[in-house]
This record gives sequence, structure tokens and C-alpha cells, in this order.
Amino acid sequence: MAELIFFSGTMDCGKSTLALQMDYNHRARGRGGVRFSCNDRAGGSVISSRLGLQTDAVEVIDTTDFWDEVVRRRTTGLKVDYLICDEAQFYSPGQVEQLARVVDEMGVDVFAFGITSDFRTRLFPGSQRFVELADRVQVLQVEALCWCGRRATHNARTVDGIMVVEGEQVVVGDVARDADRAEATPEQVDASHPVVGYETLCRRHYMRRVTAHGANLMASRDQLLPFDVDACLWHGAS
Ligand SMILES: Nc1ncnc2c1ncn2[C@@H]1O[C@H](COP(=O)(O)OP(=O)(O)O)[C@@H](O)[C@H]1O
Ligand SMILES: Cc1cn([C@H]2C[C@H](O)[C@@H](COP(=O)(O)O)O2)c(=O)[nH]c1=O
Repeated sequence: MAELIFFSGTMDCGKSTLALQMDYNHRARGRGGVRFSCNDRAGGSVISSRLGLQTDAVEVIDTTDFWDEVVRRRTTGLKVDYLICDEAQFYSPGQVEQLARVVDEMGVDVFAFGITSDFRTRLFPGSQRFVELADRVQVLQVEALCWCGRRATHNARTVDGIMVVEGEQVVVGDVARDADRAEATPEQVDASHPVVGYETLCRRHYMRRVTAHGANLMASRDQLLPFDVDACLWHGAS
């Protein structure tokens, strides 16, 4: 029985890696599949994993109709047993409905991969529809971590190094590694080209808006005292 599975998690938890692995495993057993992606960080028509793997894919755009995509391939004799759908949070609710129909009426497995919520903790409309329609929502086993070591559950956005909670829902970007993470100096800030980045945080530090950079700053200011960033915040220290 074909299934619609939504593999979900925060940014940087291995979704694209798993998408490429699943494609490889199914293909290795002779199944025919089509890979789709949308606004991948590495550019159009590609699925890229931070582990270094990258494979071509069909770019999903506003007019993409998944039902037509499958019918067109099957009528030219191609085998379509499954679809890999990366960056699925960016698909429209209507496209998610098309995917459900492809599963139910054409017996095609759909493996979709995406983040559920945006930098304001709000569901992406496409992800919401996946949660509503999927046979299974599977949370990835590999956990992205917050700087404090807890499991990261939220995606924070930074602009020039500062966490923000307002802005466009879709801004393609990457998580910064610890080494790159710093608030820009006033000289580096170019108001016409703000640098947008992301950081995965636990809920506690998302709610208190403490990124790795903020925590480091507080730690360095407070070197002479026993340091507990959460206690500092709780008591209103800056
Ligand atoms: N140099 C590396 N060595 C080992 N694992 C890495 C390396 N770089 C990235 N990763 C792993 O890749 C994961 C990110 O994978 P990716 O598929 O790009 O994530 P997602 O699609 O969920 O954003 C990280 O959580 C980490 O486990
Ligand atoms: C939280 C959030 C993320 N995005 C973008 C940033 C990346 O381009 C993708 C997520 O890709 P990943 O492979 O899961 O790392 O989504 C966005 O546009 N808006 C957001 O709020």
C-alpha cells in the first residue's frame, strides 16, 4: 500500500541526507522515482546535503502539478513508483493535496522532507497540510542541538547576527557554524544587504531569544562570577 510520509525536524537535522539515501536505496532495488526540490540553498533543481552529497532534482514552482508530473512520465513509459520531495515546507497546500491523490489513486509512495515551522514558530502552510494529510509524520532520529546542549526544537533567524521575530516567511539561507557566528560590527553592517542566517535553539532559549553569540557575550561579560545564563536572564540581568 502506497504511503504519504512527512519526514520532519528542524533545519540541519539531516532531512536532505535522508532524502538522498532513501532515493538511493529504492533505486538500488529497481524502483523508479522522481526527485523534487524547491529553493534549495545550493540553487535551483538540486537536492543538497550538508554532508556533501548533491543530486539533480525537478524544481517545484507555483505551477507544478504533481498529478500531471506523474501522468506525463508514465505515458512516456517511465516507471514512477515513488517521489522524493525535499524542502517540502515551500510547497503550496494544493500541491500537497495533489501528492496525497498521487498516493491514493496511482499507488505512488511519496516521501516528503521539510521543516514544520518558521522562524516565528508558525507552521508553513505546506507543512501544515502535510501534517493534516500524511499517513505518518516521522521526526528524524538525528537531533540538531541548541548551543546549551539540549535538543533543538526551533529555528531562529538572525539578521546581521541578531535574532529577529519579524520578516518575510521565506528567506532561503543556512545555519551558521559556531566559528562563523558573530554579531556584525557596525562597520560590517551594510543596511542594503543585511546578512540573514539561522540557528537551531531549544524552546527555552528561543523564547528568551538567546543565541550562541548572545550567550558567549554574556559569559564573557560575567567571567568573574559563577555563570548561569538562564539565571542571568531570569533575574533580568543584561
Ligand atoms: N562535516 C560533517 N561531518 C559529519 N556530519 C556532518 C558534517 N556536516 C554536516 N553533517 C551532518 O549533516 C546534518 C545536516 O544534514 P542536511 O541533510 O543538510 O540537513 P537538513 O536537510 O535537515 O537541513 C547535520 O546535522 C550533521 O549531522
Ligand atoms: C526557519 C526558516 C527557514 N527558511 C529556509 C531556510 C532554508 O533555506 C530552508 C530550510 O532548509 P534546511 O534544508 O531544512 O536547512 O528554509 C525560511 O525560508 N524561513 C524560515 O522561517
